[in-house]
Amino acid sequence: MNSKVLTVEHLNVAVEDRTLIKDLSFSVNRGVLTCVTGENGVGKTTLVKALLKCKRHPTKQVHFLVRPDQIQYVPQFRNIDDDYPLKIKDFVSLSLQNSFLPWLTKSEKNRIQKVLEMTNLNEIKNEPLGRASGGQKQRAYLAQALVTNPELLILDETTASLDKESRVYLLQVVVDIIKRTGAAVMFITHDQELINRFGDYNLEIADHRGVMHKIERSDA
Ligand SMILES: Nc1ncnc2c1ncn2[C@@H]1O[C@H](COP(=O)(O)OP(=O)(O)OP(=O)(O)O)[C@@H](O)[C@H]1O
Repeated sequence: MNSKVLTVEHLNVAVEDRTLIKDLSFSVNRGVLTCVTGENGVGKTTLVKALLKCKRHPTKQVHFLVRPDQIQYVPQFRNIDDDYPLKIKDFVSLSLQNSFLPWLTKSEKNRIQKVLEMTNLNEIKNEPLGRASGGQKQRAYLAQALVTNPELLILDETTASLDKESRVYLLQVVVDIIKRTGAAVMFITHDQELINRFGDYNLEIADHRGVMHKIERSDA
């Protein structure tokens, strides 16, 4: 199960000629939660953006071992206001809009239903997304990413705006998805409690360097 989905070797990450991270090497395995941590501004999001740029064009430094369409990124911020009218199930299905047919096939509908159940949104799937709570919205973003069956899921501070109970609940959903699907998850976070409780590996960025280490779990 622990086969690699991504290898990074001797990568430098920069913005506008300013080097944020030097000589970074790490790999990401299937079936585990890899946390990406570090102080504000060390370059976590910039790193992920640099990686995603290489998903269709591998370089010597960044090599994905999964297809570009098997990689999903859930960004830190979305503009979903209270009036956003789309039902949760329709929002989740937006990921499939690029498919060949203008309507959903039976297997796509089944897939959406399964993902709504995996993310515990089934009971509110007909509610407008704009009315959902912060935690429910985050689960809808997660569900939208999951519909395409990703092998690698990158979550950028998904839990940052949530209260403690919703943060723990969301991570429980993520860990359950990892167990069921064997996907690899990279999770950018500042939340030490979630890292200790749910993380398998921590890519810690500090002083322009990144070091990966295994996490000793405080709870499972
Ligand atoms: N497009 C850009 N142009 C110029 N500077 C940028 C750009 N994007 C990010 N930066 C700068 O690069 C640095 C790293 O930003 P980044 O968002 O990657 O950090 P981060 O570790 O994800 O921070 P946080 O934990 O606060 O989200 C910051 O100093 C930021 O201001």
